[in-house]
Amino acid sequence: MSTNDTLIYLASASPRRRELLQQLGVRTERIHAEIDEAVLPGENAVAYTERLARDKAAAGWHLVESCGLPSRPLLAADTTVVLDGEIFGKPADAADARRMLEAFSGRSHQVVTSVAVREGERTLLKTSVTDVAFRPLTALDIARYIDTGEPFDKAGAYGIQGRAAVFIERIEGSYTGVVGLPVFETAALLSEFGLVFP
Ligand SMILES: Cc1cn([C@H]2C[C@H](O)[C@@H](COP(=O)(O)OP(=O)(O)OP(=O)(O)O)O2)c(=O)[nH]c1=O
Repeated sequence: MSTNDTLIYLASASPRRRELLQQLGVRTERIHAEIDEAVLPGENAVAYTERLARDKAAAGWHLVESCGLPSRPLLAADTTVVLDGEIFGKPADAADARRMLEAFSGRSHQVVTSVAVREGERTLLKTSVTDVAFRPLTALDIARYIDTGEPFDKAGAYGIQGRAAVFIERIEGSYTGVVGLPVFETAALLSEFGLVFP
């Protein structure tokens, strides 16, 4: 199956994920999958992110089956940020965004993205962990960045692909993983379901 004519289900509202799949030549049909995103007691960032990606894929697959849609691979993903063992999701408001960006200032944190691909009862999962080093941020840097509105739909209250790029000295790992879908791991997973890359 060449990716040129490949259609998969995408159980994600993230425009970044759709665009990164397009970059791989994969077309997507959006499936709405709502899940409970509460962190379980004692759950670490990787376990949490993997569970959410798997749950999103399961919820999406349930919808595919209950609507009688044709069988094809379904992809779901989850991204979280972790620093000193604390999991940072999307900021609740501007004060929460400020708290997160202050915590990242002048330090490195990790961005964890898990991708789950499911078809029928078969689910495969991969996780990428990337170190992101922020330069020290002033209160004015943070205030001006929050004013752009970029933080609010993003884990850790920033987008490396947007204006927060100027805060980031270096990364070690997967750039596309930080954006929300690590393309290397994603292609490897989809290959297991018969898609061919490039
Ligand atoms: C750290 C970082 C996160 N993000 C985004 C990726 C994800 O879309 C978002 C994390 O939220 P997620 O809950 O992983 O995803 P989502 O709510 O956007 O979409 P869905 O659950 O429907 O799949 O943060 C960036 O775009 N750039 C970044 O640099």
